[in-house]
Amino acid sequence: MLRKFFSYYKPHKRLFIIDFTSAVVVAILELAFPVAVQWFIDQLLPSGDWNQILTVGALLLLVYILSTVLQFIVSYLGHKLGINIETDMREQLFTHVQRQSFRFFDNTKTGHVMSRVTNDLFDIGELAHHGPEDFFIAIMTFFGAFAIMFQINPELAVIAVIMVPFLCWLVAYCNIKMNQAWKNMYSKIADVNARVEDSVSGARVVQSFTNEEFEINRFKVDNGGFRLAKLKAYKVMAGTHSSIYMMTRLVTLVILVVGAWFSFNRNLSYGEFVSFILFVNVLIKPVDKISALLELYPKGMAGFKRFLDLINQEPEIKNRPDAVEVESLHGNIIFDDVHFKYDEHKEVLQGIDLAIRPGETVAFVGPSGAGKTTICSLIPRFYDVDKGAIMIDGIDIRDMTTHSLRSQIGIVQQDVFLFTGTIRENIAYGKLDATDSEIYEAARKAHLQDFIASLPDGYETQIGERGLKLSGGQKQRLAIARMFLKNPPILILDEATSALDTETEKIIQQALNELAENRTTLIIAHRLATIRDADRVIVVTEDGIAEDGTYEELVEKGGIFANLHHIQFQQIGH
Ligand SMILES: Nc1ncnc2c1ncn2[C@@H]1O[C@H](COP(=O)(O)OP(=O)(O)OP(=O)(O)O)[C@@H](O)[C@H]1O
Repeated sequence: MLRKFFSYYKPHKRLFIIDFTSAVVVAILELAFPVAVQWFIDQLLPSGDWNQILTVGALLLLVYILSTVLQFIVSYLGHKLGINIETDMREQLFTHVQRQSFRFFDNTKTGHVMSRVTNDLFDIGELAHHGPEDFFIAIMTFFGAFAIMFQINPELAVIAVIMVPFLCWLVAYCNIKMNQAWKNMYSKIADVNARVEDSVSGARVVQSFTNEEFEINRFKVDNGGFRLAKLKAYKVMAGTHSSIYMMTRLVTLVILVVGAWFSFNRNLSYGEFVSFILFVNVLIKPVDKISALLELYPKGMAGFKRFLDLINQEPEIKNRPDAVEVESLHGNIIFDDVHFKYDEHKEVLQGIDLAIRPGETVAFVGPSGAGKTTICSLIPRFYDVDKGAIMIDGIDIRDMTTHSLRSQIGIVQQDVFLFTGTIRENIAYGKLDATDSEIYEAARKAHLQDFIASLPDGYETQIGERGLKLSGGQKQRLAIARMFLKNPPILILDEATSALDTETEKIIQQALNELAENRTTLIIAHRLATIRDADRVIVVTEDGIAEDGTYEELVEKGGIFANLHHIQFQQIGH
């Protein structure tokens, strides 16, 4: 896993080398400073040579400037490295998710993918930046400082180092406490987020039930919980900072007193004494860094593992190596003994045989859950059949590239999904490089032009999140316009279940009829009035295809369809 992690540094090798080298130089300068002070006090001060003192002062100033510039490089380029790696991973993840098959989305929670793309990658980016650099620098400064201290005065060096494990223990203990507190806080903020998301997206339901007070009270509970958790985290943080402060001061104090004793009795010069005090700080700093790493490492690595788990999931539907690019299919669709199941429990389709001629309009009817949508989902290869085959124009769809196959099929879903953006952008989704006149033509064919003309911003009107500002009928017509632009030879219409008013329905039906012209069209029908003009009606039940024929034939046959026909037309008073 570590090797895989480091492979993400490869494209940013140059950045890493500059950042790392700068960090090493900063660490060396940090080690050199106490030595310079010692020399300054012991050699330069007694000489009383002001020229030399000023020259050394100027030199030290240059060193400070260099160190400051390098610090900036380390901080900026280090973060740049982390962000670059994070961005690469995020792009890889998004691309990977885009290529996943329907089954992946059936089984994956949106919130989980969201948290992979945001939180996890943030932690990984932090680790990528701080991990190797801080670890190396901490080890280097710690042992470097100890080696120099040991050279100046071995006994005093050992006394200083003996106290470090206590400090490490304290830091580790505080870290555990802090982690618990932060974890608790994150879970509380997740509650608050979930509550806000629910109430905002469900605002219409809340208001229609006049449950605003109820929602506010529920929110108050979550918000209060978050406040307490955050307060606790800050209390732990304050405790941690002050105890670490106390402990480091204690180490300095011990060295101050023992060092004073050494300077009286054991020939420790004033310069060495001062440099020792300075070195204590250099020695302690890495402890802090390593402790921060101890927190960062498991978090980042756990995130990276979740990232790899996702990245390593192979898309279920893949192109065969010799898959062909198909163009302008005629739409001769054949199901040959098709078996399919979503999961092990139940086979949804058992041996479906079906032949649809090019240009035919076929309506699928039958009880809810019988498998009409499933049959239609297999044609664009959203799922692969378990047994049997589906052929279009004599070619097995698994021998076509999914991209070329799907570009030949248009689907108007029951629940139209629109993207946040303008009407123009949403229509153009059917053909990304569509010209203005193509877009206007599509809108006209979908009987949308009058509606668009009545809007102050026309085609540039924002339709709100998922098209919230549009009515059901307008959304449907927008989806139809999209399909006119895509212009596929095969069309799948999942008919809306919710009844539209008669006028709108008539307009939409007219648009759909025009759309279906000269295409092979499959309609998943719920209302029989809309399929009177279909060439064929296929009745799907849990046992497979039960009836197949023209509308009139099936009514005359007196079977399931005839029954459906009588029920529906009795209900609406025919
Ligand atoms: N993504 C899925 N994962 C698991 N099972 C599914 C999935 N989609 C549908 N099913 C199941 O497969 C069966 C057939 O569903 P399908 O949606 O094809 O029926 P339908 O005839 O189109 O129904 P409706 O008329 O209500 O839209 C049902 O039992 C359903 O619960």
